[in-house]
Amino acid sequence: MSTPLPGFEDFGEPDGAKGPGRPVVSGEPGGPDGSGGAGESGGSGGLHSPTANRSRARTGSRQEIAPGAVHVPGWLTMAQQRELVTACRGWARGPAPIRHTKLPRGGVMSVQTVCIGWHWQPYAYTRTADDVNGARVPDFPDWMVELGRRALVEAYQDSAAGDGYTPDTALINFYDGQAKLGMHQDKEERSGAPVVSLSIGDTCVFRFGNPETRTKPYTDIELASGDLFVFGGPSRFAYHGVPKVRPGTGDPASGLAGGRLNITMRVTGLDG
Ligand SMILES: O=C(O)CCC(=O)C(=O)O
Ligand SMILES: [Fe+2]
Repeated sequence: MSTPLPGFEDFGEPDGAKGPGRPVVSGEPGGPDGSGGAGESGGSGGLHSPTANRSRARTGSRQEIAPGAVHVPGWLTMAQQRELVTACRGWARGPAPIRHTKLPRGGVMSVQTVCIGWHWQPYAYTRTADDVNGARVPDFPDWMVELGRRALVEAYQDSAAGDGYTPDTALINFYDGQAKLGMHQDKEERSGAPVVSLSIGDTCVFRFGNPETRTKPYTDIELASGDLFVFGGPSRFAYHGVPKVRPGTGDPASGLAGGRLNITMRVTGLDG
């Protein structure tokens, strides 16, 4: 099955940017697009710049939502957001294309998902996308490991917080204006390492609860384009969900003309 599912074409592509061979936003050797060209990422706020996220305008409003769960508004630069969108578009095309995940009881998720490193399907990780087309998922890139480490340093305001953190999977979710994600735990991982979440495009309401129940107490916050959210420690297995996306709130300068992109990096704790 390799036919793109309905909605894939709407993965926020600006008009006129569709189709293979269009120019990528930026690139450098080993970069997210693998194109090897010179680009804006080099030292000017791109994904490879270890200093890119220092002194961000909105990071002053960093907030602990629950113990170990931290929201850092505006952490990603616009250049980083564009690079991530470019990388995610590439992964969304395949080898296992982005799709609406089928649930065991016959339902279909409104969110579209593509994975790197390991493929997630309810409720297991595999190296091949067995519920899509059987293709092996792309490797988890080193630059994203580095980004994950920097995210932990920022969220926990601790220069050692990223030491030893080696995420090996990311779920890349695309939400159109109607998509929602019900309250759930990220619990297929056999590791208590934090989850690093990055949001691009339309703002959403993100509901962050507690590890015991999918109901109250929970806190609703807004995740906007460029925001970082980390949940680890006592909040690692807290229930969370996305009850609402606010269409039209994103800035097309992010590279997403519409919809919301969310990337969650995780440590699976799996071998092989
Ligand atoms: O889209 C989000 O902000 C959260 C995504 C999420 O919870 C998940 O992929 O498990
Ligand atoms: Fe989740």
